[in-house]
Amino acid sequence: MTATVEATGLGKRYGFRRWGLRDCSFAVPPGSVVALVGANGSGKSTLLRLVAGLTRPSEGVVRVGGAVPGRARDRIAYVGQTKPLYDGFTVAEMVRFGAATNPGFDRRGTTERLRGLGVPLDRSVGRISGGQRTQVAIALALGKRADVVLLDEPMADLDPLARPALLGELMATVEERGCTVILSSHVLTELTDVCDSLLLTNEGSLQVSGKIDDLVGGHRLLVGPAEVYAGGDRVGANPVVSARTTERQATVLVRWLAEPVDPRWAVHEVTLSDVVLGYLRSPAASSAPELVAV
Ligand SMILES: Nc1ncnc2c1ncn2[C@@H]1O[C@H](COP(=O)(O)OP(=O)(O)OP(=O)(O)O)[C@@H](O)[C@H]1O
Repeated sequence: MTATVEATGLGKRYGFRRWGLRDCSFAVPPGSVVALVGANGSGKSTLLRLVAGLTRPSEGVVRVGGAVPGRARDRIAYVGQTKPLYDGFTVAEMVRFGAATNPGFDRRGTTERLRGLGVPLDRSVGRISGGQRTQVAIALALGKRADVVLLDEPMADLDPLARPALLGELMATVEERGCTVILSSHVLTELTDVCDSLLLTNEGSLQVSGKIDDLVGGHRLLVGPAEVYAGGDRVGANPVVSARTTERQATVLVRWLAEPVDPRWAVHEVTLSDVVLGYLRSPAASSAPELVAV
């Protein structure tokens, strides 16, 4: 069975005043592969830890398959930025440990996967490389056969060949099991091919959420001579997300509603990177209401 991940008004406060995340609401349907992006310190890890049940919300609620994460532990696999491995165990012992502590664990598949990746099964975890530790942690998470897989910057220390291989593996896992994957990353280009949905955190808020196709199709870059844009929150009917101007030229990311009346604007389709960078530059900009539900 697969699970929806649903958050309503979710927030986490650290200490008395510092909010790591506030007022975060979204619903991720089963079988989604979600890219979680945002600047450093914007709340991505906090969000993943809340969904994983590793930290409790200070406000609001998150549910995985209708249950609070603490009651859905068997259904959730999480790999954080620090990998939860025992340095004194060999890789093979770590796999055995995973099998012993998780009902339904795919021991054979996990072992085969690590062997295929060239990870030395008989070496202690404390003596393998950082990238290999990541491979072990991810293999253990996938071996758990969880409904929801949460990966916090899984590709950060993987080499250029291992990164697409991991993404391919995630896609195959999703197709085979219909599980939901939420992965945070700073490398947007790698996410475009595998992720169908986006969550974007900015300064502790969820600024954008939606299907990537809708987000890309729902925005345009308008480029025109500098004098055609005097500032303002719309170009024609189109709400401005962010704008950059030089002495000669204005480049404006807009939510796309209609062709601008002024013919000096050239209209360009956008990439996911254009959309993400545009919102990151403008924390106050909101995405269209119709784009909010993932
Ligand atoms: N344990 C903690 N105690 C106090 N503040 C924290 C703690 N964890 C995170 N924060 C703060 O909460 C905010 C969000 O942090 P978080 O780690 O969720 O960001 P992030 O988007 O994952 O960042 P990065 O991309 O750098 O990993 C930051 O301001 C951070 O300093």
